[in-house]
This record gives sequence, C-alpha cells and structure tokens, in this order.
Amino acid sequence: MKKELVIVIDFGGQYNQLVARRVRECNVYCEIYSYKTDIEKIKAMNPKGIILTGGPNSCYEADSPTYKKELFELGIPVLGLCYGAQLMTHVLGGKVESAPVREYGKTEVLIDKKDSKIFEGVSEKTICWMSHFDYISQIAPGFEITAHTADCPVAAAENTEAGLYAIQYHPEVLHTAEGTKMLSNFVLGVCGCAGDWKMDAFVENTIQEIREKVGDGRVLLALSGGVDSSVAAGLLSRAIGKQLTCVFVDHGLLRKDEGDEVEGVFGPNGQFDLNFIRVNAQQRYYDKLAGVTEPEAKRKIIGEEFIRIFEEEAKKIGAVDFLAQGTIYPDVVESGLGGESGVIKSHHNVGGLPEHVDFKDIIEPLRDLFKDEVRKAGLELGIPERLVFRQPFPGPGLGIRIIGEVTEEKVKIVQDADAIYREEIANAGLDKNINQYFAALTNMRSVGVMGDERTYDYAVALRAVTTVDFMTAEAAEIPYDVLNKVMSRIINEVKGVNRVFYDLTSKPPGTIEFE
Ligand SMILES: Nc1ncnc2c1ncn2[C@@H]1O[C@H](COP(=O)(O)OP(=O)(O)OP(=O)(O)O)[C@@H](O)[C@H]1O
Ligand SMILES: O=c1[nH]c(=O)c2[nH+]cn([C@@H]3O[C@H](COP(=O)(O)O)[C@@H](O)[C@H]3O)c2[nH]1
Ligand SMILES: NC(=O)CC[C@H](N)C(=O)O
Ligand SMILES: [Mg+2]
Repeated sequence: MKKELVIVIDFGGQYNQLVARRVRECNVYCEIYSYKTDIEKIKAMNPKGIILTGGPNSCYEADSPTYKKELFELGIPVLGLCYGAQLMTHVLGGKVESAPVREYGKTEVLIDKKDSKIFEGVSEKTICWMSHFDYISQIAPGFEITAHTADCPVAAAENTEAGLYAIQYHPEVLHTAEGTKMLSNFVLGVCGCAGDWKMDAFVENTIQEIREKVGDGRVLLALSGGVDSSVAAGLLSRAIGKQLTCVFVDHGLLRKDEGDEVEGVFGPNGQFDLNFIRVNAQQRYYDKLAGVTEPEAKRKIIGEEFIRIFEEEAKKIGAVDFLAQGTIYPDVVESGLGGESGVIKSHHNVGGLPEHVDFKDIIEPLRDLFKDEVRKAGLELGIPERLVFRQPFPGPGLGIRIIGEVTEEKVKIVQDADAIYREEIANAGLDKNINQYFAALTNMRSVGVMGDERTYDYAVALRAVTTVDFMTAEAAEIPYDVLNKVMSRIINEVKGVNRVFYDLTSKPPGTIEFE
C-alpha cells in the first residue's frame, strides 16, 4: 500500500514542525524537506500537495532562499505560508516589498472570497496569527485576493485553476483560531487526500518494510528501556523475531537503580521474549569523560562510545548487518538534520554518531514520528502502558545533567537527589501531569552553614516541564510545599549538596536538558 504524502518545504521558519503535525492530524503522512531539495527528488516522491513554510528572509533580496518556478507548474497543489506565500508571489511575477505597517500577533482577518476552498466552514471574520514585516503589494497574474486585514491588503490569495494558494498568516499555530480547519481544507479539500494514514497502518507498513530490508540478516537494536527503543523493539521483534538482539549499555550515567530495572523488564526473567545483552561500561565512560567540560564534546564522546560498544557486541554475535535505534523526529531536527533549522544539540544517536560506523546500514523505524505518535504506535503494538508513558530519559543520561566535568562522585550526587525528587513527585500524585522532571547538578559550589559549620558544596537544580511534543515546553507549577519537602530531603540526605534551585525557564528560550 502506497501512502499519501504531503511535502513541507522548509525555508527556515520557526513553526515548520507544527505544519507537519497539523497535516498528520488530518491523518495524512507528511515529511519536511529543505528548500535545497532537488525538484526531481520531489517529483519522484509523487506528493499530493506541497506546503512552503515561513522564513526569516525577504524573498526579494539577492541571496534569499528560493525555489524554481517549475515547482508551481507540476500540477500539484501548493500552499505558501508567510515567506512561502511571498516567495510564490515573487517567483510568479507579483510584487513583495517591505510593509508600511508590520503585523505581529493575533490579527482580525476578513474573508473576501467566501466560497474559497481554503475557507470552507471558516467564519467571515477570523483571528489569525501574523508575524511579518514584508507584504504582498501586488498579487501574481492569475491570482485573486481572498482575504485582507486592516493593514494588509493581501492576507490570502489564490489561483484556483493552477492550484496555488498563498496565506500571509500562520494557520499552523493554535493562535490562529480556525487555522487547523484551513490546513485541513487544503490537504483534504484541495489536494484530495483521503486521510487514511493511521497508527495501525503505520505499524503494519513498517513491519513489512523491516522484513523486506532485513531479509534473513541479523539486527542489533540499541535498547535503553526508554519509550522509543522499547517501541522499536516491539516493531522489530514482530517483524523479524529472533534475528534481533537487543543491547543495553549501562554507561554509569543512568538514574539510580535503572540498570537493574531495565534488565528486569527486558532480560531473561522479564516479560518479553528477546535476545537481550547488558553491557556494563561504567568505568569506560568515566575514563573517556574525565576532564571534558564542553557539552557538545561530551555528547560526541558518549555517542561514539555507544557505537563502539555496539560494534564490539556485533562481532561477538557474528554476522550482524544492521544497527537499529529508537531515533525519533525531534532528535533529527535538533541535531540540525531535519531541514533548515540550526543545530541546537547533537543527539547522541543522530548528530553525535561517529563518521565511520561498522554496520551495513542503520534501521530507525520511528525516525519520522513525534513522541506522542510513538506512544500511539506502542499502544497499537500492545506494549505495556507503564513503559509507553514513561518519561523520556536522554541517551547521554546524567552526562548532560551534570554541568561541566562528569565524575563518579557527581553522578552519585545527582542520582540520589533525582531519586528523592521523583519519589516526592510521585507521592504528591503529580507524576502523570508533568511530562518530564529530573534533578541536575549545577557546576556551582557555594557557601552555606549546616550544624554550625561552614559548608562549600554543590547546588542541585530541579527541572519539571509540561509539553506535548518536547519541542516547546513550560516549567510545571509544582506546589510550594512539595518543592520545599524535596529541597529539605535533598539537603539532609545527599552529601555534598547545600542548595536547591527550581528552574522556571520555558523552552524556548531554555531547553529541557541543561546541556
Ligand atoms: N543506555 C543505552 N543503551 C543502548 N542504547 C541506548 C541507550 N540509551 C540510548 N540508546 C539508543 O539511543 C536512542 C535514543 O535515545 P532516547 O533516549 O532518545 O530514546 P529512548 O531511550 O528509546 O526513549 P526515551 O526518549 O523515552 O528515553 C534509543 O532509542 C536507543 O536506540
Ligand atoms: O536520546 C536523547 N539523546 C540526546 O542526546 C538528547 N538530548 C535531549 N534529549 C531529550 O529530548 C527532549 C528535548 O530535550 P532538549 O529540550 O534538552 O533538547 C527531552 O525529552 C530530552 O530529555 C535527548 N534524548
Ligand atoms: N514569518 C515569516 O515567514 C516572515 C516572512 C518575511 N521574512 C517577513 O517578515 O515578511
Ligand atoms: Mg532514553
């Protein structure tokens, strides 16, 4: 079964992931590609629709991102959003200029063409999210204006005959009250997608694809016991059974008792029928990380050691062709490989991979999914809810929750503090409402007084966030008495700590982890 595909062409906008999400919420599969992607490649994928994203540039400037005119002549419907709308206009002979009045934030849009397919079921006056300083001063030949605002004569325009639609605002953000409706009108109404891409189809198709790719070869899965690799294990084991071996690395940067817990679930006495190997590599990691302080350097070392261990294990098993990982879409984007977005941090399993990897190929069945979609796939596969809804834990583990140099002593401190924090969050019944929470060790030491004596000890930072997709997040509002209890237990029970902070920062501008 060939799935319907809508392509998002990325011009560097901030909300590009959201565009892809909204399309998927219409049950249509969607992928993001850079504007540098060759038109032949785009044609070969045979998409049912193309969406051009926003972007920071001005399309009339010489070296701004652009696309060939041919893109608009493929007979495939194209929707341009903000920069995308301006670029479409510019390339097709209209005019884009610096706007006399910029628009930013919630803005009332007045629909001029009530029977436009994009505005089916949309109110005549509707609140939309604007973010632009350029504007379309003259539409391209063949287009008509379909909406305007008080300050912007072209809030939307279209050339229905050519299947081209331009929208100046951002329908993908939830501040645009009826934006989801407009995008679904494009995807289902204009492009004619059936909207039958669902998780059961994803699971069945992926199992089929894995079987075809692997044949009678062998696969080594990097299994952390986290959500993503557990779901990947579920898929792979359904697809190829005992041709799969799962390797779990205890790098000495796991949470307190986590190594034994993972072994308990996936090992020989656990609930899955898997080939499972636990590698104890604690000392090896501490040695490699000694003296290293720079976050990206730490990530690269941890990522590289993972691969070297997998290679060694593969040799012991013999004739392993494929390395499988539980990589998901946000790992790819943040590592700067998902399009035009900058590198935020190199996830150990993507941007942190060493240049040479001793496997024929890498299998990443979840590479195109967001976290909540991975969870849906997990439930579809019958993976226990307790595993599916676990909070994520990053592969580099406490290595990126200890700011600066990692030592065994610091690992012990952060493990103990984190265990107390998690216990108290669970006692307060907050664990279901907070999507990720953990203790981190700041590299800061300060003076305190305990039992009439001077102390000069570390400060622990508590982090807790609510988020849907881990791309953006808010600091969770934890009741003060809970925080207070955690603070007092950490200071009393964990040696080497004399201060506790609560991190209030949202993402952006912070990230969830500290490094
Ligand atoms: N300790 C580990 N041993 C083996 N593989 C690991 C380990 N930690 C991470 N990996 C590999 O790196 C991938 C990415 O790690 P990541 O933490 O993003 O995912 P996860 O652990 O599977 O799920 P979660 O995000 O819920 O923690 C994992 O899916 C897994 O393939
Ligand atoms: O497997 C992983 N390898 C990594 O290198 C990594 N870095 C961050 N994370 C997790 O990704 C989510 C977003 O984290 P940030 O806001 O810190 O980028 C959060 O859930 C983080 O825990 C990682 N997971
Ligand atoms: N959000 C956007 O895509 C902005 C497009 C363009 N840079 C403008 O300001 O008009
Ligand atoms: Mg993990």
